[in-house]
Amino acid sequence: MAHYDTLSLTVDDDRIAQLTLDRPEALNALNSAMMAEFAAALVEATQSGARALILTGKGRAFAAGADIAEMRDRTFGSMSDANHLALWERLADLPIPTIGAINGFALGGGCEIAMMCDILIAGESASFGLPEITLGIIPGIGGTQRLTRIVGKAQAMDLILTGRRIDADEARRLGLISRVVVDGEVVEQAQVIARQIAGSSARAVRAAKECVLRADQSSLSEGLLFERRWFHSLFAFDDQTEGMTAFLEKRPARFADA
Ligand SMILES: CCC/C=C/C(=O)SCCNC(=O)CCNC(=O)[C@H](O)C(C)(C)COP(=O)([O-])OP(=O)([O-])OC[C@H]1O[C@@H](n2cnc3c(N)ncnc32)[C@H](O)[C@@H]1OP(=O)([O-])[O-]
Repeated sequence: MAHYDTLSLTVDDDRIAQLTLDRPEALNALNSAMMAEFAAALVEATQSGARALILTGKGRAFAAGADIAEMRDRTFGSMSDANHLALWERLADLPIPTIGAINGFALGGGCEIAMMCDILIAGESASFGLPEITLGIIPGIGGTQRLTRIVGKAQAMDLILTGRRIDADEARRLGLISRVVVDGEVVEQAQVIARQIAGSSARAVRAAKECVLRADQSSLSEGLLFERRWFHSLFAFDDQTEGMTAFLEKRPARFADA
């Protein structure tokens, strides 16, 4: 693995990649160096053949937002000329499943990155929020769009216009995250989920991910057709025969690429 200054990347023998944001002295605030390294690490993780990626933060935060010290003196020109922030979106485009393991604060850009993950689990004392409004700005990496799709207009307006923070239980009730686990076990639980995914048929996992994402981006009829076509396609591969034969023979499936 390459060396990174603002994060670390590991890929274990089960082909689970773990990307850890690593600026704990600034609560993993997202700066330009981290954004560039983040994009490079996603490429490296994908090229390593990883089957799932866990994203977490070192210390007492997942990420407390974009780096305010770095952002303060930016201008419209320096932001828009370089299409600043676009690289973060690469997380949402990753072909393998991504699991956000949220420890502590997930605020501003940190919350926005969390919402790009496919599965989100959080420790009991994690907190979420989009406080950008208190700084005279708004979310810039999908926060208004993703939050509104997840929780609906009224809740999204409440959270974005007040910038208030919510705890893990409220985040689960609203649908932002799927599981709340004991603090200190977040990464371990994410690894359990990742290993389960890595043991499944890679093609079926990819098909399922694409279909779920399509539900957000298409009409119901287009989504249904897309799902049906993917379903048909999976019968072209050995994984389907193996999965069904294993069930009938009462043994665990051995998928070729797992
Ligand atoms: C990307 C697209 C658009 C997104 C925009 C945004 O995300 S806007 C941002 C939206 N996010 C926010 O508005 C949240 C801003 N953060 C907070 O409100 C508080 O830090 C806290 C409530 C998370 C924790 O309070 P606490 O009393 O427990 O801890 P503490 O406050 O003592 O922090 C420890 C150290 O970390 C530092 N640091 C922390 N965050 C940032 C940051 N974003 N930046 C830079 N530095 C940051 C903090 O300065 C301090 O450094 P020092 O002085 O030791 O050199």
